[in-house]
Amino acid sequence: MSRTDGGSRQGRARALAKRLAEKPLVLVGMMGAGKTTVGRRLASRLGRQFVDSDEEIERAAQMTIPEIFEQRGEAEFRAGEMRVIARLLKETNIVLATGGGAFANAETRGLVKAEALSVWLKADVDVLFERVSRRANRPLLRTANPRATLEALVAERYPIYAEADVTVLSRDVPQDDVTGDVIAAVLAHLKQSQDRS
Ligand SMILES: Nc1ncnc2c1ncn2[C@@H]1O[C@H](COP(=O)(O)OP(=O)(O)O)[C@@H](O)[C@H]1O
Ligand SMILES: O=C(O)C1=C[C@@H](OP(=O)(O)O)[C@@H](O)[C@H](O)C1
Ligand SMILES: [Mg+2]
Repeated sequence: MSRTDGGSRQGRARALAKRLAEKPLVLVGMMGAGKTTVGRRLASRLGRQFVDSDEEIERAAQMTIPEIFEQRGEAEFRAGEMRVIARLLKETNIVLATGGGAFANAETRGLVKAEALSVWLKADVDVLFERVSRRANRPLLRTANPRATLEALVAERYPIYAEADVTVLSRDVPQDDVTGDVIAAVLAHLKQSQDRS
């Protein structure tokens, strides 16, 4: 990468960090969209703390996500997810990667919309399926036909994810490029909203 590229890349990250001011940045979207991995890179580029609601839930419960689903059920997981996200959103200088079902939950979505700037990392089913197939850590996909389950969740959730402030395509390119796309898209969104006001 040339020095100019590096400079403008850093410049954009700095400009965004400044414009975001006191708002948490929250990533939403399907399992495999890259919320956790891109979120971590994003936080580092913006000089923010990275938090992941799944990691926080696992830490608080002293159990893995599959264990929580097995032993306590999805409803209890969702209630815990909402409480954890409400707590995490009290911190403003963060990038928060949510679990895929968080924004689909009306109460949690309400919290995110009220307190944060939300980014939907959107990806094709083929891309999602390839990525989630690498690990067996997603209890909702432990079905006879995980691809069909993923497709059904996509159909159900995409209209809801579309309520996020910004949508970014999580393309099949290096994660750093997707991270750059998020920075550019959020910056454009903030500039637009400022121009309108
Ligand atoms: N742009 C990308 N290109 C290739 N693989 C990716 C990309 N983004 C994420 N991944 C991979 O996809 C998998 C799921 O990513 P993850 O960040 O856990 O998604 P999420 O948190 O949205 O479920 C991980 O193995 C990650 O390394
Ligand atoms: O889509 C979902 O309902 C879920 C997504 C997972 O997080 P990722 O989206 O980070 O995989 C995790 O919260 C749990 O397995 C449920
Ligand atoms: Mg994740």
